[in-house]
Amino acid sequence: MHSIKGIGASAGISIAKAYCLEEPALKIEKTVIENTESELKRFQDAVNHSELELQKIKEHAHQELGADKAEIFEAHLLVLNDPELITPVKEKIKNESMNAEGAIKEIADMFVSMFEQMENDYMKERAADIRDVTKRVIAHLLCVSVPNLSLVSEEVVIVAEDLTPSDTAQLNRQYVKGFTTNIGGRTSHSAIMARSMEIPAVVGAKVVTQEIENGALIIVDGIDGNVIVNPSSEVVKEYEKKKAQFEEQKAEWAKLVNESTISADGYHVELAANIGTPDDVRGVLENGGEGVGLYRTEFLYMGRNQLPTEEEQFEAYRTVLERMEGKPVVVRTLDIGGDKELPYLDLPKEMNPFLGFRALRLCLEMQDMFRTQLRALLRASMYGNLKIMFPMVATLDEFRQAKTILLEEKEKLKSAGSTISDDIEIGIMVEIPSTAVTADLFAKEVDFFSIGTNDLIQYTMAADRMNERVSYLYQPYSPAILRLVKMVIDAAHNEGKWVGMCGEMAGDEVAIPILLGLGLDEFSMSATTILQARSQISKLSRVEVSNVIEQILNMKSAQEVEELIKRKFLT
Ligand SMILES: C=C(OP(=O)(O)O)C(=O)O
Ligand SMILES: [Mg+2]
Repeated sequence: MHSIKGIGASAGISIAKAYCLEEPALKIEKTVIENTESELKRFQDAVNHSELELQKIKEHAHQELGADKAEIFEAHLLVLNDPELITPVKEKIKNESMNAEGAIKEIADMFVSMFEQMENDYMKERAADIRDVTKRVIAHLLCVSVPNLSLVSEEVVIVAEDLTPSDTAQLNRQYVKGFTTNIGGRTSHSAIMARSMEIPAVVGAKVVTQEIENGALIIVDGIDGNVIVNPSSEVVKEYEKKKAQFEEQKAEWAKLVNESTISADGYHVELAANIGTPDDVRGVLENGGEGVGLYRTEFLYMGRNQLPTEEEQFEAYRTVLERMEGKPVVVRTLDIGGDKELPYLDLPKEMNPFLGFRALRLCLEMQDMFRTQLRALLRASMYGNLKIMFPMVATLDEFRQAKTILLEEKEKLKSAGSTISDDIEIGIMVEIPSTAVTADLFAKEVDFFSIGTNDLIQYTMAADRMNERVSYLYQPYSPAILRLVKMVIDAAHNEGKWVGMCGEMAGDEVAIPILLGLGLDEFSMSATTILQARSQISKLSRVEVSNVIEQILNMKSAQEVEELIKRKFLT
């Protein structure tokens, strides 16, 4: 027996035999061909064949996983028919007499490495889509069959290098009890699919394909991110118990879906969700979200060749507002730059993109683009409870400029006869230390704050949020961060304003008691964490936590804070 550490991507325990998914051996040789016409036809046949297969997988995904997950395959079909991918392949065949498999591999590799270099999860997923689609076409060109997981007919745990979206969509929940992969992270496609299918999964476990043999008994512990190979009967018993406890806990959380979030001593807070697309609203409602605390609008602008039109944006905002049926929806204006690039804006490369021309800074200069987004938002305001939030605000003057532009667009729309809500709250993200320490000044002018700890921590500790080597400095429980959070909450409350948090910290079980004790009004997190957080808060007494806040703020390290919280408030 031995265990392999990975990343828990979907909570739960599964115990079953390993099914090692063999990657099809695609040996690609680049050759010179003589008859380019017949090679072009061979390529087109492989594309057509792949299209038929993808249509079938899409239907299966639609039945098993619902319409929004099936959309991944709509995206794959678009990739398959994308002239930006297909035309250069045909040109290579025609102009360089290259064989079809060589040509598609070369073009796909170029796109994949371009997208993967972008420090951005969304673009990395686009790279995964291209890899998945081209692998299928190449398999057809080489007459190699792509494994079909829908044929699994006994209870197994899948062990694979990685699971592509098409692999996961073919999984049959009746038999596939869990999976583990060498690569991937919490936000990779396979991880997202596992969570929505409620299949326990451990990803990024590096060596599972080398160390696990087909048919071996394994335990996938998606709660703690462990894979246990050939467990003894005692260990199996231990995990069966852990599994039963988890199921019990889940059933308890599920009861809270229509409840409001109230602490043991009767204090109410709001639990909202972070979303990236209108489709994400379904998950928010299924998990009992009381609102959307952060709608990251940049996804509307990414993975395309030009800016989205006002109409396209209006449709997206309206859809979210309507689907949320009057619950609050905080829409953040474009937060591009840093790790999120828009190639079509053609901005010059910067030495320090995280400290550079990004988010509101860029919007205040590229005003046409900004005004288009604001108009779309204002027009959508009649369809629900809209709140508008500006990202990366560093000075009061930036906030005032942005607000002036918003009010100008509102007046213009009104004079042109549009009806715009008069109750739109206008707030800011607090994610730059200068804004946190002068929150008292901002609080007089904004309607609300939402603390963006993902950036606030990186800017306060001067530690890149994506750099593994300095990740030890990325300390949400550091007294430095907690003091800033307290300053922001107190400043807002002194002016009678509400304050939320939409960084990852808001859903962190160690941070939750502290934030409750500090008086945070709204916690915005990934939808799947909401019920767990609601259950946790219902057992906490706000007064009890607030009694130790003074002590916490004077501790010498993040570790001391964590230990105290675990000892006193986590069971
Ligand atoms: C929520 C935040 O925004 P993003 O992660 O999109 O930068 C943050 O900075 O905390
Ligand atoms: Mg941010």
